[in-house]
Amino acid sequence: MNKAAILVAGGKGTRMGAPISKQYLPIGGKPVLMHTLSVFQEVDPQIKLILVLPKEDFAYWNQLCQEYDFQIPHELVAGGNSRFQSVRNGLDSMDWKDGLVAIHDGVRPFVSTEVIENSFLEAERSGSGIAVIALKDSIRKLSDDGKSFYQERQYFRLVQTPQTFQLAKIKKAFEVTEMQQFTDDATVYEHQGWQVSLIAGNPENIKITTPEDLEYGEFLLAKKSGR
Ligand SMILES: Nc1ccn([C@@H]2O[C@H](COP(=O)(O)OP(=O)(O)OP(=O)(O)O)[C@@H](O)[C@H]2O)c(=O)n1
Ligand SMILES: C[C@](O)(CO)[C@H](O)COP(=O)(O)O
Repeated sequence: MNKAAILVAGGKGTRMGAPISKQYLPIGGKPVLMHTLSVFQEVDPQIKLILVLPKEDFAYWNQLCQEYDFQIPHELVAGGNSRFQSVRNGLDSMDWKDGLVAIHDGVRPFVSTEVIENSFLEAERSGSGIAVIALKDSIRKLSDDGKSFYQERQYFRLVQTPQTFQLAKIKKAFEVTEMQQFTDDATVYEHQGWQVSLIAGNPENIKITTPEDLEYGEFLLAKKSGR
């Protein structure tokens, strides 16, 4: 079955507060996005890689690829004004009739190869494979009047990416008008009335968001490379 990955990196990284967008910042001396593309290639060099970037960053990215002699083949697609729009642009760029597509945040460079493989397997079997992890802390629900309430944490999961789908179904799901509840791709799929299937994510698969995440990322990379 044909496999593709859409790596969304069309955001501005405002919470990072850095002079350049977080997807280009170095971890272990190499831009975040190059780590992410490398993990997918490691899983299977046949996976078609689609990288969604702000259009105005294309020249900068090409320059980085030259500077780092980055050779992994990938296609560039222009991002949109929201994550939803960026994913949709990635999907619209694909003319395949069927196959599987993993949608992944470009700023999650520490996803494991096992999680990617399992998400493809589950999507092939059931339509979708969404990476999630269990909570370690207790959680409380807040009400508008300032109260808080106990929640049974065994019924909750933290949602990561990849979120992998049968292409025809996720393309159909993204024909919908964008809604506020679409904070990820699973909610767009589910809006069609289809049940999503969860798979175990990996705890290191953090979304690089704030400066502390870069420090933790350096630690994770050193651990991964046995330093
Ligand atoms: N218009 C957008 C907004 C976000 N993303 C991508 O979606 C992923 C998750 O979003 P987030 O971590 O919120 O990234 P930013 O929007 O860049 O961060 P911030 O909210 O701090 O500006 C990132 O890989 C980001 O680049 C995207 O492709 N297009
Ligand atoms: C898709 C996501 O990473 C799943 O946890 C998350 O919803 C992205 O949220 P953000 O608001 O774009 O950071």
